[in-house]
Formats: sequence, C-alpha cells, structure tokens
Amino acid sequence: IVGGTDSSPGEWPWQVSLHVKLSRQRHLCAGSIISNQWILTAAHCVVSLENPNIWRVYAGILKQSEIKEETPFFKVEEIIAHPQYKFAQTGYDIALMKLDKPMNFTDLQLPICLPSKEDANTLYTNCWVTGWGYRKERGRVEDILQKVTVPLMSKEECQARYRDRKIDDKAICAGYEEGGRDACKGDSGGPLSCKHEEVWYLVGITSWGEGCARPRQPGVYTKVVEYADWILEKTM
Ligand SMILES: O=C1CSc2cc(C(=O)N[C@@H](Cc3ccccc3)C(=O)NCCc3cc(Cl)ccc3-n3cnnn3)ccc2N1
Repeated sequence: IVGGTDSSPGEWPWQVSLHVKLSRQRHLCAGSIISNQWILTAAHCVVSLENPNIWRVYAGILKQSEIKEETPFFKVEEIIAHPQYKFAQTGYDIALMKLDKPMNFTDLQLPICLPSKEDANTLYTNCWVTGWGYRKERGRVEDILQKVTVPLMSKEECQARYRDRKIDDKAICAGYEEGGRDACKGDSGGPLSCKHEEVWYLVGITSWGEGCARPRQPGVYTKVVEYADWILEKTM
C-alpha cells in the first residue's frame, strides 16, 4: 500500500495473508473471508500455483512478524479460479479458496459482506484498500497491515486513464488524480472494502494498475457484485 497508515488489531478482520510454501515460505497475496470456509482472492494469485497443498491461509493477524513456524494456519482443500480468467488486465480476476475445515469466527477473524445485486448501483463514498504490499514500486512486503482510503471513479474516467486497455463493466477503478495513494505489489487478491450505512462490503478485489500510485493511473479492482451469481454457485 502506497501512502497508507498502520491498521489496528481487528480493524480489517476479513483480511487474510496467503502464503505459498515451496522451497521457502512467503506472503504472496491477500484474500478476504466471505464465510467460515471460503476465501475470495484474485485468479492471478493462483494460476500456475493451483496445488492446494502449497498454500497457507493466515487469518486474524496484523503483522507478518506474527507468523512463525508454530503460528496456526488454515489449509486449503480446493482452489477455484474463474474459468474465463486469462490475464488480470482482461478481467475475470477472481478465485475462491475452500478451507479444509470451517474457521471459528473471533473478533480478529470475521467475514465481510458481499454486495448484493440489488445494491449494484449504490454509490460508495467510504472505501479503503488494505494490505502488506510494497509502499513503493520497488519495495518489499511490509510487516504491519496498511490501510489507505481511495475514491471510486466512473468506468468512463478509468477508461480515459487506460486508453490502450478495455476497462469493462466487471472492473472498478479507484485512486487519486494526483496519485500518491494506491495498492502495490503484495496487495493483490485483497479487499477494496466500502462502509455503507454502518456495514462493510467487499466491493473490489485488488487486481492491477500501471505502476503504483502514479498520477492519473488508478488501481483496477475486480467488481465483486458482478460475480455474485458465480460466487454463490461455487460456494453453496
Ligand atoms: O516476498 C515477496 C517479495 S516479491 C512479491 C511480489 C508480489 C507481487 O508482485 N504481487 C503482484 C501480483 C502477483 C501475485 C502473484 C504472482 C505474480 C504477481 C501484485 O500484488 N500486484 C499488484 C498490482 C496492482 C494492483 C493495483 Cl489495484 C494497483 C497497482 C498495482 N501494481 C502495479 N505495479 N505493482 N503493483 C507479491 C508478493 C511478493 N512477496
């Protein structure tokens, strides 16, 4: 996260850190708890890493330094990437991870609400992107979970910023004209969370951008409400 500040314990209880353990273990992506057995993340995180056994899901953590050999994690039983996914920039950048057993909810690990299709035209004015990603384009994974507020922008304005790409209705963009605050490497798969009438909704999944926090180059997020049917079909 570029231009953010430290989060507090329990501030984003749906945020999880997704680690991959090959020869060594590292945080690769983030995800969001949407039920006691399902995590929503980005398809680009799991492509070519589809073996569920290499993933470790850490919930209820604020700092990466809380993660040690003995720190408990959830194993992944199943990974479902959207079948139409090819590249983040061409959409369908969404995937589900089924945990091997249901998690107990605590103050530090709770689900976020999925927006419902009736709310598809809600104007969200209080949105935050969170993560342990880089603070600048050439950076490193951060220890303390960062948060930054970003304004949503219209598809038309976003398309004008990315003239050489097709920004479709299943994407949502957020960022500042002047740049300076954005997601960055290590934040992908994580939530774009919006508070509306005292309830938090998972409006977006951190997907791609041209650099991090550059002027007139907003972050592009998978628009979760557009995949409500797919999520319900796969998780019910
Ligand atoms: O220990 C380490 C050090 S190296 C490292 C790199 C990445 C990474 O590139 N992640 C990519 C995505 C990715 C994930 C898995 C495999 C390959 C790529 C990312 O977050 N990408 C974020 C994409 C992005 C989204 C928005 Cl909304 C705005 C700006 C950007 N960025 C544009 N340029 N950088 N970020 C993630 C974890 C890492 N862990």
